[in-house]
Amino acid sequence: MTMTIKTEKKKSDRPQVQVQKTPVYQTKELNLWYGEKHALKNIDLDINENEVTAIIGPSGCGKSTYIKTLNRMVELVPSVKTSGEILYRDRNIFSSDYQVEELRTRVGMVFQKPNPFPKSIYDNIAYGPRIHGIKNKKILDEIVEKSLRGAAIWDEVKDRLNENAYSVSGGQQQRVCIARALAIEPDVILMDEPTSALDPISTLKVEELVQELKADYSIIIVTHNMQQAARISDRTAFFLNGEVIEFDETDAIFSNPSDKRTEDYISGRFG
Ligand SMILES: Nc1ncnc2c1ncn2[C@@H]1O[C@H](COP(=O)(O)OP(=O)(O)OP(=O)(O)O)[C@@H](O)[C@H]1O
Repeated sequence: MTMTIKTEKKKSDRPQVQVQKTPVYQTKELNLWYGEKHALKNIDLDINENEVTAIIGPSGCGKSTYIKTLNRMVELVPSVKTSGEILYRDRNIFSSDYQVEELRTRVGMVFQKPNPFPKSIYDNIAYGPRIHGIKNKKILDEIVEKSLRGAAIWDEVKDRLNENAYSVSGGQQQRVCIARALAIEPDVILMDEPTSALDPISTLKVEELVQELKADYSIIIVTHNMQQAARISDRTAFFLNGEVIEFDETDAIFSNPSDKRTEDYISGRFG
């Protein structure tokens, strides 16, 4: 549900209309340890639906750990401990009765390096729907086409659906992986540096795609590329040493950061 409220802004006497967004994730006092290593410290972040949220910060500050916590993938590391809460659509994903499988069907993930399965393009996309019990060829054909169109790659691969996904370029493979994520009709897409292995033209295509996808999905993207965060995100969180130093609208973070450490990082003084 999206609610419209009227607020008074300091710079003008005229009332400004602001849209209050619905959070898809609410992170409350999240702490995470890998053994003794305290990797996330008291994280409080709300992620809004139908927005692109960028996570920036220097190497080792906890960006990947944070987004892998959102789909509980981080639990695959045996020594991990957490405290605090992450609410996904108002339910705590850490509570003992929460079904992690449900989360995995609602939250898709795209990784740094394109990682298609060593199967045909068609079978990559049909994989998730088949696991969910869809066997009808006509329905699978429709899902494959819709997902590849959604990932802006249909025209490039429609005559190559039976070829191995590794036979297309790296940039195309990444969009096939995005299509694979779309095929399960997720609510949220997590992206961990999805363009860092891509050339500039493929990067631009993925950036344009992210902009289009936010109409239907909520997107959280980890990026080392600050221009990318500035170009494509609505909100940006700056992480440093496992803490969120600043979280705000992207324009504010890049034009008028309130913390000196954010300013130093975005102006390239460290990291
Ligand atoms: N499996 C693990 N076991 C122990 N420590 C880990 C593990 N994974 C990450 N860490 C540590 O946790 C901290 C946060 O790592 P994380 O990968 O989340 O950082 P990051 O901001 O994504 O870094 P990068 O930008 O280099 O990918 C780092 O100090 C890292 O060394």
